[in-house]
Amino acid sequence: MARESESGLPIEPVYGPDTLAGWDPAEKLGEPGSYPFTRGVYPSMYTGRPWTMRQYAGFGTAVESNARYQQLIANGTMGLSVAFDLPTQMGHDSDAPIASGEVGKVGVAIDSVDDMRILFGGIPLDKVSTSMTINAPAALLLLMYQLVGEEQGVPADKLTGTIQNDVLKEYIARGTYIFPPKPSLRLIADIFKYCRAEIPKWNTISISGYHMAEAGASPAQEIAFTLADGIEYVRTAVAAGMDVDDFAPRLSFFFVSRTTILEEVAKFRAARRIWARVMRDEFGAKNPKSLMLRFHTQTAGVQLTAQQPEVNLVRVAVQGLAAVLGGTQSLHTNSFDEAIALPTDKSARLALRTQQVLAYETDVTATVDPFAGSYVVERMTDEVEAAAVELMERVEELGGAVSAIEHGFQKGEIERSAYRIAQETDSGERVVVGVNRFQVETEDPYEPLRVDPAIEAQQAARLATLRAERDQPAVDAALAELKKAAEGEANVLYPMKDALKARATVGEVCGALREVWGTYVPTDAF
Ligand SMILES: C[C@H](C(=O)O)C(=O)SCCNC(=O)CCNC(=O)[C@H](O)C(C)(C)COP(=O)(O)OP(=O)(O)OC[C@H]1O[C@@H](n2cnc3c(N)ncnc32)[C@H](O)[C@@H]1OP(=O)(O)O
Repeated sequence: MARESESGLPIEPVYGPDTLAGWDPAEKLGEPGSYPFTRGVYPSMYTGRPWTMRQYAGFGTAVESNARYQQLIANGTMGLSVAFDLPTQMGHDSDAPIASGEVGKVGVAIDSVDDMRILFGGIPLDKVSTSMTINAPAALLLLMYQLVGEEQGVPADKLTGTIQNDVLKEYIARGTYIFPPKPSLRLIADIFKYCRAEIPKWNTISISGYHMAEAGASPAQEIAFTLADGIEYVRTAVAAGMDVDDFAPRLSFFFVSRTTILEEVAKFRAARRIWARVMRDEFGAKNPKSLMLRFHTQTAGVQLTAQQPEVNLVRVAVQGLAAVLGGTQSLHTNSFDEAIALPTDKSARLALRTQQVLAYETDVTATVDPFAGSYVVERMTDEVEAAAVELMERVEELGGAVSAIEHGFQKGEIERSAYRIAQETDSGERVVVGVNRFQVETEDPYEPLRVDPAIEAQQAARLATLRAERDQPAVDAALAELKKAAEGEANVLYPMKDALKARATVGEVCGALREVWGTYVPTDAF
């Protein structure tokens, strides 16, 4: 009997040569590193260079987070990935009343360039690539990174990294939006233009399906809604006067990796194929780099369990393997204790070691796209692709990603899928080891890492000093210039950089933009 995949597609007990009757490898696969990039974006893939091991980290103040980055680098991490706390992500200072209780909790607290300097102290910015999970205030954090680079004597064209900068999925699944869609998209176009001119090696956006998957999206939904968001960003930049090949090579993506290896590999391959086709046929991109879907992967946090947490080590290894077999460019493997608390030093190291085992002790990196030609994986790649394309067409029928968001379409579809998963788990039809089967009577005690609540007062004191020391008229003038640009059509990043250099805070800069652009109120709010 056929089993259902996570996308609700049938998985037959046996596949054979008939499965691929009429299937044309030249059309469906091509060569690795060539259109339609099913087999991966680089001809040599991991035989030429391993993926970037990039562990997402950050908590407390810049001092604690810097220590964690130094430790990850010493342990062999290949790129940094910064987690910011919620006040920073929402554009508030640590001393704002709304920030109370959240400072430094889910990431590092950054209020000004003074904090950013500490965060990257002793880390040469021309030697490391840095991802920053920041969305509505992405421009601010990017500019502060550039300012720290300048202080280190690193020219902007040597900086490499990624800002998440994907506001559309914030409306759909993640929630850290500030401004309404129209000014948010204008800001994103300003970022694309600024990076093209000033920081050409920067990946300007990480168009993310991860959070939709965490909210319950199926693999087909995850790639469909993410690629539909990607299409909206491309349309925005083209409408803002950019040539598609001037910005598309620096678009990047971010997906989840679940324990269902076969379907995940199919999903990654299908996503590459759809994106290459859309960019070539719909947008007329000519540069092969514009057609390449490059992506980061994080193992599925939602599949981790608080019960018998060591079992998560096994899940993460399986999920990481799926990402590697699917050709990821960059990978974060979760720590086994992440369902409970922030990772400890030891659990963060074990997570990185999991990637190192995959890279250096297995043979899956010895050959490109090992599943190519597999009856089941090729069939699933076609089927996930078809299911995703159908969903993308429904988004188009609703007028594109923003309009579909306003209709509540993506959220509604994801919620239906989440409900199905919850029902299957409750009924025991979906086995979750240690939760609805194979439980133990008593769980081992576990001492989680906790963030010191005193850091909120420390950050507030730092802000008071900063406000007392800085040249306030210069800050006021720079913020006024920023508002003028936001009201008109000039690129806001140039006056924003001046304001941040004058030590304006994250809350002040975002506050100035809020005054001009307003804030987003979701259509389904009550
Ligand atoms: C859940 C949580 C939350 O909600 O808070 C989150 O969001 S965490 C979210 C965390 N997000 C992230 O960490 C996102 C990370 N994203 C990225 O790092 C990027 O966007 C990425 C996916 C494009 C990966 O970039 P990367 O620099 O690591 O890797 P690349 O693939 O670009 O490789 C680096 C350079 O090596 C070259 N290169 C790589 N492999 C090969 C190969 N086999 N042959 C030849 N060249 C190669 C590339 O062309 C590139 O150079 P050149 O550039 O010169 O071509």
